[in-house]
Amino acid sequence: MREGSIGLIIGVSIGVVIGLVLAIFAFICQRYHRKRSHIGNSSSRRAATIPIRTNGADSCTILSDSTLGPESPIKSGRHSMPFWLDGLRKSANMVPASGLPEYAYKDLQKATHNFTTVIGQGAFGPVYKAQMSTGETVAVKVLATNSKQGEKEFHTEVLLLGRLHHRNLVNLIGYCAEKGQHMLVYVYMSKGSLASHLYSDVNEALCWNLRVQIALDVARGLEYLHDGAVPPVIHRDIKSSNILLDQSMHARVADFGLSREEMVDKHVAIRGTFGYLDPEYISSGTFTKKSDVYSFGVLLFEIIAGRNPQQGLMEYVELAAMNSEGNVGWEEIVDSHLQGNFDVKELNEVAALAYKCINRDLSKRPSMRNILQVLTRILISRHHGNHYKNSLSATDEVFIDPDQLETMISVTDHRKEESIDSVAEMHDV
Ligand SMILES: Nc1ncnc2c1ncn2[C@@H]1O[C@H](COP(=O)(O)OP(=O)(O)OP(=O)(O)O)[C@@H](O)[C@H]1O
Repeated sequence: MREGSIGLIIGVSIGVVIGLVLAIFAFICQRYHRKRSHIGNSSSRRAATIPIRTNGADSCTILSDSTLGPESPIKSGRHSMPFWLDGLRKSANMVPASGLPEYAYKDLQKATHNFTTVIGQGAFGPVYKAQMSTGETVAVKVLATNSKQGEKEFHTEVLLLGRLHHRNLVNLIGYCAEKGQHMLVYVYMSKGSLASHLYSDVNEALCWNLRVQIALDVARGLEYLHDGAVPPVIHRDIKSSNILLDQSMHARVADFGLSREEMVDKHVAIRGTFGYLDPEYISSGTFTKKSDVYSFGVLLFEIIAGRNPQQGLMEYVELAAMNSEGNVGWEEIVDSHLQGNFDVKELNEVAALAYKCINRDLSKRPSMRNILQVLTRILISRHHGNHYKNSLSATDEVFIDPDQLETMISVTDHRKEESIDSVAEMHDV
């Protein structure tokens, strides 16, 4: 009898243990199945939100050659990773797949001669020139490891820029998240920043035609962010050091460190650069597309005057505008480096546009699309003479397709030799 009850107890215990093991196994299987279907859903959601330019004036969704080329080594096949390892990467705060290639640390280390080829220093860390083994040159921004803001920046930039491609943006072409380091890999802009051309004695002064062309390039990049990207993107830090120039002196908007997808009615801490900041944003705390327009207006005046907004540019502008209401008489603020070589009418048109951008009343500021149209019209006028201009000046809101403009006008004097390359670049990003 005693032996029988011992046997019964042992039997029941074994049964309970087996039952428990089976239950745990079933639970794990169920979680695994749920997780996999979640991954499937979220990746299809991601695909659905990739912006396809449908409503902007200047569309371009083609990936750059760099993105697709051999120097785009996807270091690890993340999607082929076992589920448990995938979970480990997530818990370690790794960057989610963004469609951009992940560069190997050792390749970037080699390409930058062990991180000795510094070309600049930004708020979030140094920038290096990297010569990849395939011959491709890229810029590598290494985020400071102790910067919390840099960490956040990294996640924002990879996710955001992985979806944004335009020939007037400094496109992100990859990233590296290894050995506790976060790096962003960008297209390399060999002629440096617009600021370095406006203020350095080393670089030759920019001629008037090139200044207007650069303004148009920047307007295109911003118009794409505001009206082409889905959802829209506000840059938040438009300034001359964030406008970079390529070998052919085409300008691209850089540094999306402060970019954010549009947030309606949400107040955030004051960000941006003194001198370019919209006074309305400072008083209300709300940053809108029109705040970018304000900064763009300041940038236009900076391009015209060759003066730093942090050193009294806007006071100078307000003085010049006092008697003319901003429409004429802007000759007095023009950069002396131009030595009088500019078209007065064109100057007044560009300055009048800039003055509208800095209007205290947000509703009176033009949109980036309006700005793009006005600059486009100015360039068309330049290349087709006054007769054409007069027929257009009847309306400010005439729509001109910038792609059509590309075929209508040749590039500016400085770029004439590169006009053939420019046509090829129209299809680049
Ligand atoms: N893609 C690039 N190609 C060539 N040079 C670059 C590139 N990106 C950055 N640089 C250089 O590195 C410098 C630092 O760039 P970064 O964007 O980190 O900071 P910043 O815009 O100058 O300053 P902040 O971070 O305060 O806005 C730039 O001024 C530029 O000279």
